[in-house]
Amino acid sequence: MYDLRQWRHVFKLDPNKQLSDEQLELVCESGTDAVIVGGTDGVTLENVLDLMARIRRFSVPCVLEISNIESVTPGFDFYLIPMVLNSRQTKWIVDLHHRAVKEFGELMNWDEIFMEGYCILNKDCKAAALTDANTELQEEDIVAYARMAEYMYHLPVFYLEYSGAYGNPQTVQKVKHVLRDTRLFYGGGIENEEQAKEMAQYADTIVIGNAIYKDLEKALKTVKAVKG
Ligand SMILES: CC(C)=CCC/C(C)=C/CC/C(C)=C/CC/C(C)=C/CC/C(C)=C/CC/C(C)=C/CC/C(C)=C/COP(=O)(O)OP(=O)(O)O
Ligand SMILES: O=P(O)(O)OC[C@@H](O)CO
Ligand SMILES: [Mg+2]
Repeated sequence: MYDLRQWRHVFKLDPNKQLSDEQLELVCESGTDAVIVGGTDGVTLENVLDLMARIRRFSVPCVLEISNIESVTPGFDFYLIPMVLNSRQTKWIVDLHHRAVKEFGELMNWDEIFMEGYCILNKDCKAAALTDANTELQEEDIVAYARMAEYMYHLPVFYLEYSGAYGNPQTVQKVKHVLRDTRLFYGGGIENEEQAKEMAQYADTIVIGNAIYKDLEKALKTVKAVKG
């Protein structure tokens, strides 16, 4: 599905992790709405190109979530660019973006680029450590970031990121309640149908990452749980 506003379920594949051709086929043909290529560490041009070429054998939309400028390549259906709203360092909010646009602005097709306002909530995940995210947030802080994402910055996506840990469904519900046009992505710790269903009650889109590598059979069942 080429309109991210319609996404209910996506798989996120990490170019730094291994999947056999058979496993990749099951992911791409699962009925998920899109496959995102992205990760925090070990993402290189080489492993991104390799994964993109392998996913391209299937008709599923293939999207790059940019984690570093060195691994950006043409050939994806579109590009997601994270900005970490709760980072303590401007580097992860605007500085890297400024540097990249200064260098590539002329080449960029803005119709295929979508910004994601990340709020990283699992203090133990790699993305939190890398971006020096302030994860000591009350619910009202998270809700304020969501409102900022929509009403101050007009971001297409607000991303509640619990990478590696299952988050609090009530928080997801509260955040959804204050959003209107901005889509709510939830990612973190979804491993089975029940969890997928629970988070998909509130989030517009659920993102499944690590479960693909942990127990693929269970991960694949999350598609049907959400999309029927
Ligand atoms: C040539 C061509 C086609 C050009 C296209 C033009 C284009 C799109 C140019 C890009 C311009 C631009 C503005 C780029 C942005 C530059 C950049 C590096 C921004 C910073 C992004 C950022 C904040 C990264 C921080 C890390 C992060 C939030 C990553 C997202 C993925 C994530 C959270 C993964 C979860 O962690 P995971 O790796 O899964 O953890 P485990 O391994 O433990 O599971
Ligand atoms: O890997 P998991 O914990 O499923 O999280 C998915 C995604 O939000 C990671 O960026
Ligand atoms: Mg991961």
